[in-house]
Amino acid sequence: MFSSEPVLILNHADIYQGTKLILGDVSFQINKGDFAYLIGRTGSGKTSLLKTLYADLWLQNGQGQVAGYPLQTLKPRDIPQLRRKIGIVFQDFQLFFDRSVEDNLKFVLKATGWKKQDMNNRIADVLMQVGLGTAQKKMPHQLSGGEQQRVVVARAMLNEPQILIADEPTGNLDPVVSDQIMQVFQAINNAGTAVLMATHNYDLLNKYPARVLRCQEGQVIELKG
Ligand SMILES: Nc1ncnc2c1ncn2[C@@H]1O[C@H](COP(=O)(O)OP(=O)(O)OP(=O)(O)O)[C@@H](O)[C@H]1O
Repeated sequence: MFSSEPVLILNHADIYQGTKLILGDVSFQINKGDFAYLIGRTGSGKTSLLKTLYADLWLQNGQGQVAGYPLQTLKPRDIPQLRRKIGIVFQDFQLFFDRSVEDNLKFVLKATGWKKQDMNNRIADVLMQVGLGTAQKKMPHQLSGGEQQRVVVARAMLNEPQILIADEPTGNLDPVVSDQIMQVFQAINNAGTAVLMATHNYDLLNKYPARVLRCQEGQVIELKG
C-alpha cells in the first residue's frame, strides 16, 4: 500500500572513495515500505554506497535523492536535516557508556530540537518498538550485546525516519540475537519505514526474503527473486 512513494533514488550514480571509483553507474529505487538487502564480498563497496546515501561521501557523478534531499546538490548545512530523515545503524554500537539508555536517547532528541515535555513519551515509544520497554534507566553495560543494538535501533527511530540504513547490524551477534534484531527490523518495516540493510548473513536472506541488491565488480545489480 506504500509502494508508490520513493524514499531513495539513485540514477547513474558513481560512488567514489577519494579519487577511486568504487561502484559505477548505480541506479535503483527504494520505495516507502520496501525492504532491501545489500550484499557483496568484503571490499565490494557496500559501506561506500551507504555512506554516500547519508552524505558521508559526496555524490560526484549522477543523481541521488534520499528522503527528498538531492544528494548531488546537497549543501553541508543540509546534512543534519537529511540525517534526521534517515535512521542509521552500524555494526558497532555507539552508545555513550557513561549514561543511561534514556540519556543516550535524550541526547539525540535535544540535538534535534525536541521539546522537553515530549521527550519521555517518544523515548517510551521507541523502546517499546524494539521490545525494551523496561530498559529506560539501565546503563548500557547492564544490557547484552543484542539489547544494546536494539537501543541503537531505537535511537535511529527517534525522529521517525523514512528509511532505516543499516550496515552489518547483526555482524557481532549470535544467530538467536541476530534473529531478534531482524524481527525488530521487520516490525519497523511493516509499520511503513523502508529498510536498506548491508549484510553478510545469508541465513537472514533465506529466512526473511526481500529484495536483494548485490555489489559486484564495480556495479550494483538487483537479483531477481
Ligand atoms: N576511507 C577510504 N579511503 C580509500 N579507500 C577506501 C576507504 N574506505 C574503503 N575504501 C576502499 O573502497 C572499497 C570498498 O570498500 P567498502 O568498505 O565500501 O566495502 P564493503 O563492501 O562495505 O566491505 P565490508 O563487507 O568489508 O564492509 C575497498 O576497495 C576499500 O579498500
